[in-house]
Amino acid sequence: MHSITYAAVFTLLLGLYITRRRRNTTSFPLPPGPTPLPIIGNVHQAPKSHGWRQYLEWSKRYGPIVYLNMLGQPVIILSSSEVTHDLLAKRGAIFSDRPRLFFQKHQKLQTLVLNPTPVAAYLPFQNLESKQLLHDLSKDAGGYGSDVHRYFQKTVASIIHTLLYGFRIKDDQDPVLREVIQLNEEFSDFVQVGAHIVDTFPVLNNLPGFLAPWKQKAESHYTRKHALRMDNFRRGIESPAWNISKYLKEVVERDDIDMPSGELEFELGTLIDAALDGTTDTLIWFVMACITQDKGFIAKAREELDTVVGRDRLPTPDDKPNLPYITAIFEEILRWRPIAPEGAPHLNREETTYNGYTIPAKSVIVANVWAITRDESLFGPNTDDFVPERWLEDNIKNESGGILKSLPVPGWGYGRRICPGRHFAQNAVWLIIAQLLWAFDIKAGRSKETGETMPVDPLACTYKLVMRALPFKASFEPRGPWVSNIINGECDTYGVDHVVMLDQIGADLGKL
Ligand code: HEM
Repeated sequence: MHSITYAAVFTLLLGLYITRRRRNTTSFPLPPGPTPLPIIGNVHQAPKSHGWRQYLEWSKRYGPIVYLNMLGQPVIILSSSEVTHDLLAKRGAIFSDRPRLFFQKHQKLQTLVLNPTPVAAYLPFQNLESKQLLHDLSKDAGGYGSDVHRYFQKTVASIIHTLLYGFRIKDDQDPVLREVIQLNEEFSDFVQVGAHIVDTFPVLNNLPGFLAPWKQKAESHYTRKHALRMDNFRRGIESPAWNISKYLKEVVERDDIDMPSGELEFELGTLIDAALDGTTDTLIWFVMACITQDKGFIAKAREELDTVVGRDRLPTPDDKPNLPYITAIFEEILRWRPIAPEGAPHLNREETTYNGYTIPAKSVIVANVWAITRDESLFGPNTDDFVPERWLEDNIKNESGGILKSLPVPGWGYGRRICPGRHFAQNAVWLIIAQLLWAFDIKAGRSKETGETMPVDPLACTYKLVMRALPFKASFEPRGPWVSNIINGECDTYGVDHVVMLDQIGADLGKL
């Protein structure tokens, strides 16, 4: 960084330090946390990567509410389901702001297309793409296996681009998909708490561009994002098929919603970005669980599938009520590897008190989802292990074999900011894992040179907005000839007219 910037930052730090010292006069203390140094606070102790692991340690030492001072910026880490729910959900009105992210009125439009009733209409198309995934994997990812990330990314991307804009993504090198992926990577870097000094000191945004390199980066990011979103939206509007772009444009015009041109395009792009990574990475963690955590859960899932579905057809969404063990696997994936182990940062509008502590206004609030999902008092013993049974009531069986427990699911976030795409994602991920378990033996890939199984580390992951498994190879071998018959017979879906399917979705939504 330029020395003038250092000088500006130092002066600001000093000012903020003095102001904050003066301001902290309330009767309740701040929550406990690691001992800060003057001026820089806890910056020197802040983890450089995989923060949730350190946050878990702090929660064990200091309790469920931990306070950090990051160069004057208060950061509150919440590490139990109860306190996180109390603050982010029950007091959602003051705890749902987010640093420099997202908009509020868009929630109304999101509800129209993402609530359980509309998302049920998308199931036939999600089923089509799930079948195509089976076809792609059986063609390319058997034997020694293949890096599976790209297959799942393409499947999820195709589901959301078709529904939002009317076009399928048939190739993982599709330029639209490549650009979304690249932009998502960049965005993920931007929004790391503390990644840019301007997050801590928004006043630095007033510096001229040559002293503020983040500005140029952000502008170029925005320009590319804008171009992609405008172009996708145009394709949606010009498409012959029903799609969510057309539908929401009509709603905005019909209901006279105050949404300047460009905002709807941006909103739809936000859905694409949010949907792609979360859904893809959850599916990849499922594959990881199959490869590294199988102590019998796959056999149990097969038993359920063979009893309920049989071998003459694929599982469908209608089977869900009769496949509780598959649902337990789905819940366990979100718990075992929540894609946002530090949640997404929230910001509280006003100072408040909770359990005898002061939570200063404008604190960055981190839901320590990793610690919550490891809580043995909620989820039973050995929370680092993948155990779908923890979601099923002991000894209580209905005709379909089990009853699901109602346990907290922090993997979707909290309060007003809870993931609006969760019903959409639940349907898609559930169906894909049911069909994958029905169809394939899922194993670690093997080296082509030695034939040896390649080691896969279930903890190796990236540290960004989304927790992503490092690339690994997996092999998908059909379980038997009955699987290959069905995949060859009905899973090459590119001959299906998706325009007809989309128009049917439009007609179904019209009846609501
Ligand atoms: C398994 C898949 C998914 C997971 C695990 C997931 C998880 C999350 C999480 C943890 C958040 C942050 C919540 C918070 O701030 O407390 C979030 C936000 C969001 N998600 Fe998802 N998500 C998934 C799929 C989707 C899908 C399919 C869509 C859209 C179709 C979507 C749309 C969004 C949006 C728009 C937000 C931002 C909400 C806001 O800030 O107001 N997500 N998601």
